[in-house]
This record gives sequence, C-alpha cells and structure tokens, in this order.
Amino acid sequence: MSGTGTVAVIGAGVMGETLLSGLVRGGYDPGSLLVVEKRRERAAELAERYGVRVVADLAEVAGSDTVALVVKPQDMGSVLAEIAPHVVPGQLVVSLAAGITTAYVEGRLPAGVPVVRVMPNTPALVDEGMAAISPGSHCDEEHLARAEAMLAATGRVVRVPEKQQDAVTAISGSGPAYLFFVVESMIEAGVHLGLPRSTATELVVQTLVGSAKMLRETGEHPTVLRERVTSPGGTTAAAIRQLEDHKVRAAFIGAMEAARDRSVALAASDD
Ligand SMILES: NC(=O)C1=CN([C@@H]2O[C@H](COP(=O)(O)OP(=O)(O)OC[C@H]3O[C@@H](n4cnc5c(N)ncnc54)[C@H](O)[C@@H]3O)[C@@H](O)[C@H]2O)C=CC1
Ligand SMILES: O=C(O)[C@@H]1CCC=N1
Repeated sequence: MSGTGTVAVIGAGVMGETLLSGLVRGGYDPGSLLVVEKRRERAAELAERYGVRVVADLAEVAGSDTVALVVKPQDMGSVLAEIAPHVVPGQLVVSLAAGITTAYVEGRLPAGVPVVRVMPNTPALVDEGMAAISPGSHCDEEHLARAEAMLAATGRVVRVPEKQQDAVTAISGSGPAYLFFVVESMIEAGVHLGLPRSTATELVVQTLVGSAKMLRETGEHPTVLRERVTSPGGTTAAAIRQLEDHKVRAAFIGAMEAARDRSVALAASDD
C-alpha cells in the first residue's frame, strides 16, 4: 500500500491474525506483509489464508518499514533480544502488547528506534476495532501517523498519552470479553425463562447490536437511553433493581480496576 510501506507482524495468534486480516482487507498488498510465527501449523494456515510470506526466523524483520510486535507480554523480552541486532532507527516498531511500555521496548532495541504503543481489540476482525496509540520518546508525527494509518485499516483509532494506556486496556482492550460475558449471561437467562437457545441467542445478539447502533447514531447519553426503556413500575425497572441489588455497577468498576492493575503488572512479570 502506498505511503505505509512493508509491515512485519511478529506473532500470529488471535490479535496478530486480527491485525493481518485488517491490513489485507484495508488494501495492503499481501506481498508487502511478512508474518513471523514460531508455530509451524499456524504459519502454514496463515500463508494459505492470506497469501502472505510466513517465516519462523525473527532476523527476517530486517528491512521491513514497520515491525508490529503481537506476542504475549511474557514473550516480549526474548523477542526483543532476538530482533535487536536486526532493527535500525529507520524502522518503526509498533507494540500491541498489554502492559508493555514504550520505555521497555526502547530499552531493549538500538538507541533511537521509534516505538509506538497500541492497545487494539478483537472487533478489528470485523473492521469495528478500537485502537489507542501512544508515541514513545523517539517518535515524530510521521511515525505516529504511520501507526494510525495502519490501525485505521481495522477500525477507529485515538491518540492517548501513554499513562492512560493501562486504563484503555481495561476498557476497550479487554472490553469485548465483558460484553460477550453479558451476552452469555443473558442467553442463559433466556434459556432459564424457557426460550429455545437459538431464539434466546438471536434476541440477545440483535439487542446488543441495536443498542450499540443507538448509542453511536443518536449520540445520547446511555442513562437517557436506559431511562427511555424503563417504564414506571414496569419490567425494566424490576430488572434494573435486581442488578443494583447485586451491585453490578460496582462489580464492573472493580473488574476494570483489576484489569488496569494487571496491565501495570505485566511489564514486570514472567508468568
Ligand atoms: N487477544 C486480545 O483480545 C488482545 C490481545 N492483545 C495483545 O496482543 C498480544 C498477543 O495476544 P494474543 O494474540 O491473544 O496471543 P496468542 O497467544 O494468541 O498469540 C501470540 C502468538 O505469538 C507467537 N509467538 C510467541 N513467541 C514467538 C516468537 N519468538 N516468534 C514468533 N512467534 C512467536 C505464538 O506462537 C502465538 O501464535 C498480547 O501481548 C496481548 O496483550 C491486545 C489487545 C487485545
Ligand atoms: O487479556 C489480555 O491480557 C489481553 C489484553 C487486552 C485483551 N486481551
């Protein structure tokens, strides 16, 4: 793709494939993409599915304009040690790992290599991703714009100060899992109430999609939209009363604090 150059994606698991598929759908020429994946079967699967070159040797990132790090935070130290001899300041390194700071990455690469930290999410697989990007200390506007253009192939992109990335991870990085958990719970409730599972699933999924679309298209505050559904003395009020009694709001705050804390801890952990 013009202007954005070649991209090497290191780690083709869930998020690596999500990024790769977004780049291909976004118009990147498969010939401009390289994947480094150590699992042989997975490598073969991706080469077949996307028509990209997949290798196991990290040294092959030499020469790629952008290097995207999409391995687990726990594998980041060893991957950086292996690529360091092959990376130069003319390349841009983009890290998608939770918790890993730009300082951590910069400290393990040759001096001056520009690094952008990204927190993406899995809806990128259907072009509805939410990615937040932050520049490291050697980044200029061109580097940030290049990372932004790359992530824009998968959905929306916002720029945030790096100190907000742990909170971002807790909200939009992990967020799809909370919403899937709510969906699972509502489907189970529907089955409990006597609906066939397939009917319950269709009702819940369309309700989620419709509600999300209302949030985006009306721009109304969620409280206003919730109040419109809540008739005095009606069914919704009875349900919300149960959610409040079970402290669901406090549980969400506690859950996201735990995710934020885990993000902070990940850069320092080996587990
Ligand atoms: N899954 C998600 O929803 C999100 C994940 N992330 C971040 O993305 C990163 C990857 O997460 P997942 O894709 O879920 O993990 P994953 O375990 O599915 O994928 C990691 C991949 O990296 C490969 N790998 C590990 N070491 C390697 C090496 N030395 N050379 C080549 N390949 C190597 C593994 O074989 C695996 O395929 C993590 O840092 C995570 O924090 C960020 C946002 C959302
Ligand atoms: O659970 C995790 O650690 C990764 C980061 C955000 C979503 N998944």
